[in-house]
Amino acid sequence: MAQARVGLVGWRGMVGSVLMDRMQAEGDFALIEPLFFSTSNAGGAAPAGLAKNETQLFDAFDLEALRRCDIVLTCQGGDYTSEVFPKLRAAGWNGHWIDAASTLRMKDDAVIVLDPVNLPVIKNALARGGKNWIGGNCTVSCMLMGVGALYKAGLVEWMSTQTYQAASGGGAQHMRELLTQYGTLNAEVRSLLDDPKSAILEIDRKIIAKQRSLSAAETANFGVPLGGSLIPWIDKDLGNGMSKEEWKGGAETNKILGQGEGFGTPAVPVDGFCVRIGAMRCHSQALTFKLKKDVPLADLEAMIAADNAWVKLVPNTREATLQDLTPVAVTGTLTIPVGRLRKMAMGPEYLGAFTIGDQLLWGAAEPLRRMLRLLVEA
Ligand SMILES: NC(=O)C1=CN([C@@H]2O[C@H](COP(=O)(O)OP(=O)(O)OC[C@H]3O[C@@H](n4cnc5c(N)ncnc54)[C@H](OP(=O)(O)O)[C@@H]3O)[C@@H](O)[C@H]2O)C=CC1
Ligand SMILES: N[C@@H](CC(=O)OP(=O)(O)O)C(=O)O
Repeated sequence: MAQARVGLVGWRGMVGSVLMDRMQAEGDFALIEPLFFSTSNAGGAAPAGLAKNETQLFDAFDLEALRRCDIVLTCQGGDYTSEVFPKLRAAGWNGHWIDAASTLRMKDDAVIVLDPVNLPVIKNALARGGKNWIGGNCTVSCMLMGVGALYKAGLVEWMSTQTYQAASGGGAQHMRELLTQYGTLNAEVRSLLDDPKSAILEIDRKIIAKQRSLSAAETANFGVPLGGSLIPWIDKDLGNGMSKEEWKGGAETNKILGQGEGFGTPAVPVDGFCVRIGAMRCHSQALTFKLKKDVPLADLEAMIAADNAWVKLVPNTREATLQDLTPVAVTGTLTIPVGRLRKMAMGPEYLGAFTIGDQLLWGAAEPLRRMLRLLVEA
């Protein structure tokens, strides 16, 4: 498809901005004719330096303008998708829809795209005329970029994941709120911190008192303090003891891999707890695998290291872990470190691992960018 007309919706949001940066870095704009859409500024100027022939912003709800596009790529969010996608298809538009939102992920005619892990699933759907390409849940995508090799090798009997998810998963306002809370807490005890002789339990008492009395405005997004605390619930309550984020772990992992319900093969059980912590934009997770057989640790390490260009095996030492296996080390990079790999006390088929990914890159923007590239280069 030469110079496909690509409608970009949600390009100035947090995920969209990361996507624009990556598209520029990879020279993607040279391959497309971009049409920039807006829900708030139709008729305004499209971003200078990125726009080519179409220099005005189109109304993101204008079906006629959207129908001109061969491909629509949206990071605008689930409400936008729910509102516009069905109307656009009902209007007879047959282009490719690439989407960061979860709305369409589990639909039968949608593929969850993560091409370093599931290129065969994507190619199969393309050959069958597939048109709906949806980015996966950030935690799931980052996890599979790290340890997808074990699934591809058919080695996983089940996996349990305990996540440590960053504030950015909730959106830009959540990141601001976290930092505001940290600032408030620091201000509360600054003079005591400046005095090396002050009593730590006095500092601790003042901090917990402040956390418990944060104003409604200071906890408007998370609902409770996150700075200096954690929240072991992410996304909706499914009413069966599970959070929706935990449900996605099993449902999306299997769908990405092209197995389980709808594929005629058994799903691999994936379950655990999803926890919000006070990191900025990297999701981390501790994984426990029950493997189908005892495989030497060195073989497992080699398999993981060779799986894709972004995975980085971190030696299971204190020094390497502190250096390379933290959100601070990973933020802003496409590197997916996998470390703390060891056989667990339960037996030789039990493998432990820890992995981290930037949830705005591999967790959101990058799979969409790569899907766009697959389409325009097809
Ligand atoms: N946050 C995340 O971690 C992830 C998000 N997603 C999906 O991506 C969607 C978008 O998320 P995210 O990028 O965080 O959302 P944002 O809130 O950052 O952006 C969404 C839209 O809000 C509008 N907007 C209003 N005020 C501003 C402002 N001050 N700066 C920038 N944009 C503004 C823009 O629309 P307009 O230009 O039309 O006014 C923008 O496209 C989510 O709803 C979700 O479906 C997926 C994976 C991870
Ligand atoms: N739920 C994720 C972020 C996200 O947007 O997920 P999803 O794309 O599955 O709605 C988090 O809060 O960390």
